[in-house]
Amino acid sequence: MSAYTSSAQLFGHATAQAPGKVNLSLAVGEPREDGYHPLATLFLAVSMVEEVTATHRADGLITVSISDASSAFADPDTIPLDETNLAVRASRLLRDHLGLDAETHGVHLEITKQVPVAGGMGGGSADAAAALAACAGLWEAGLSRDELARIGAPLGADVPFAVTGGAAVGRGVGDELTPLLSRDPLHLVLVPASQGLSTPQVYTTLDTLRADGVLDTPETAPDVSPELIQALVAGHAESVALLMSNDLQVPATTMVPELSEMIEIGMEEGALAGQVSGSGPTIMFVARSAEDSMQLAGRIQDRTGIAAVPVHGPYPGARLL
Ligand SMILES: C[C@](O)(CO)[C@H](O)COP(=O)(O)OP(=O)(O)OC[C@H]1O[C@@H](n2ccc(N)nc2=O)[C@H](O)[C@@H]1O
Ligand SMILES: Nc1ncnc2c1ncn2[C@@H]1O[C@H](COP(=O)(O)OP(=O)(O)OP(=O)(O)O)[C@@H](O)[C@H]1O
Repeated sequence: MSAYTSSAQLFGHATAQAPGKVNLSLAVGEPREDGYHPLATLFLAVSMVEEVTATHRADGLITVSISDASSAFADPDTIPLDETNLAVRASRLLRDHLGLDAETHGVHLEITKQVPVAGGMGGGSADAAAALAACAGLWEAGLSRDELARIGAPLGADVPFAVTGGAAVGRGVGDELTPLLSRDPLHLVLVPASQGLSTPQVYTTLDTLRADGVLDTPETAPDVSPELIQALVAGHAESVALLMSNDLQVPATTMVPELSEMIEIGMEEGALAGQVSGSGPTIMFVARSAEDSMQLAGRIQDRTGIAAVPVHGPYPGARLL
């Protein structure tokens, strides 16, 4: 063993964490030829995280398991445990990028999920981001956060933000990020649903509602309100609540009408605002403070029997523990 053998090599494992996200605003344009929609969004990473432990495998295989899945809402059994798993794909991409020998540089990935599956919070993207960080640690890649975000981008539009975390404006398909500083945390309550929603189907429903004239087709390119950015940066929850928006809200509530009822309930219980996160069905409510978020979560839970979770953001992006 050389004097320079690192702890990751010595112990053969590394653990990393990456956050789920909400979209405080999400403006969606007309679909491009590849089916993706141009968008402008205000991302906020929140204190609901995915953890991935990468353990060296000398046989070159990349395998995955999910532990403690009971804490993940929606059905964790729907997550593939084969080579299509986003964490597995992320590790393979990184191994190829580093030019490591695929015969000897295998890894087992153990995912501990908190973020709801197919919940509109980028849970799979966070798994990919945490896997990238854990494997970068295990293989001592010496890559910057920006490089990891670039390597992960082909895996999904939300992956770069799960790597960088914090708060950011996302453009392009959500992968062109402008990070923001913010003063005080925003406190939210998340209400996951028992069934996930398919992101492509929610985007397709938006297209249909626009084609049918139920929703207006935007005449200008999608953008993020500068006032909303200012409100977030200043930590002004009341103004964030007033200015929030999501073009996928109507499609998501058209597909699952109970979501509108849940938003009503949260508002009756004192939330400043409520809307679906990303493509839904997770609903986020804005609270006035940390204490208010805990009380609001308790009231929603008492009234509906559904576990409501107080969280805060911005939260750091993918990092080794
Ligand atoms: C809804 C959001 O979470 C908002 O941040 C994202 O736009 C979705 O990001 P994601 O789940 O990482 O998306 P991907 O896995 O890249 O794409 C899944 C599918 O969603 C649709 N999709 C996604 C992103 C985008 N800007 N336009 C789209 O139309 C496409 O049909 C795509 O095939
Ligand atoms: N490690 C993974 N964790 C979760 N889903 C995965 C994973 N690997 C592949 N998937 C697939 O990705 C799909 C989307 O899951 P995910 O939890 O990321 O949805 P989401 O949070 O709605 O995504 P987004 O908010 O980015 O649209 C799942 O239905 C699942 O089949």
